[in-house]
Amino acid sequence: MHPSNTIGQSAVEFREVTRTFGDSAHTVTALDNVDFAIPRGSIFGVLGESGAGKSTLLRLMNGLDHPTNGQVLVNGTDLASLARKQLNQMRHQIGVVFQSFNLVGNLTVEQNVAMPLRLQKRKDTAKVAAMLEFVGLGHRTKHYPAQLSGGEKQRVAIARSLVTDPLLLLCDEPTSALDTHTTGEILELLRTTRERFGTTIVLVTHELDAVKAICDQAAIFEVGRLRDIVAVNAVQTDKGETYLDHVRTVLGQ
Ligand SMILES: Nc1ncnc2c1ncn2[C@@H]1O[C@H](COP(=O)(O)OP(=O)(O)OP(=O)(O)O)[C@@H](O)[C@H]1O
Repeated sequence: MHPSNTIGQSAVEFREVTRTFGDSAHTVTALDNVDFAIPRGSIFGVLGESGAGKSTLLRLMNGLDHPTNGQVLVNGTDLASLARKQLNQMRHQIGVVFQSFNLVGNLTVEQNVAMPLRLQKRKDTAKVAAMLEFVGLGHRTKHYPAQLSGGEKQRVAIARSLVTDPLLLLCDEPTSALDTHTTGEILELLRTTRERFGTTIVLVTHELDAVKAICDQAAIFEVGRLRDIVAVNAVQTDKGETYLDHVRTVLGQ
């Protein structure tokens, strides 16, 4: 599946989004007039060096922050137009996976996975068990995070992010703390997640190999600007010195 980057049926749309910080004396432009769409059901990479605006982009997609100008639409809804309760409901449809796993140390694996349901005052033991089976940890339900490897912790975090059936899964450097073999396993799990549940996945990473392994497309950011959106695995045509050229080359553009 290699969807084109067209507006319409998009999981996420950035419409001329600018996000600045600071005051008139000293303004930092974290995102500068960014305009793109993430097709539903795609695995979409976001690449950029430190300071490119990746974290800001994720916070806008997650409704934790709003643009200074422009709109961020998730599933066709402008997040800034939502009242707090509606925004919370929308955020329940957005899963997040972090580099550092962010598990609760004094809760068991199954209690960690049940956490998003508890926050919605729901209980669904069968769903928790099914998600742990899905990530291959059906035999670790009573363990605590400290008893798990890094890859297992990330599997728990992925199960936790999926337990509420999110339409959108935001992954913030999900494999950066893992070795190469484990990275491959986690990327494979993300690919299976898309296949099984149709989840749109956004993969923010500095690891080009990760993008090449599972993404359909990748957006390349440089100091707040969207420089290009490349289709991954396209034929290599270019070589060069700059970061943008380097990304294009490794991804086969
Ligand atoms: N709350 C804030 N206040 C002031 N400046 C900010 C704030 N958040 C981000 N910035 C600035 O916006 C720019 C983009 O930051 P952002 O964290 O989005 O980049 P990034 O690509 O995620 O970087 P990294 O890979 O280092 O996390 C940077 O110059 C940063 O200093």
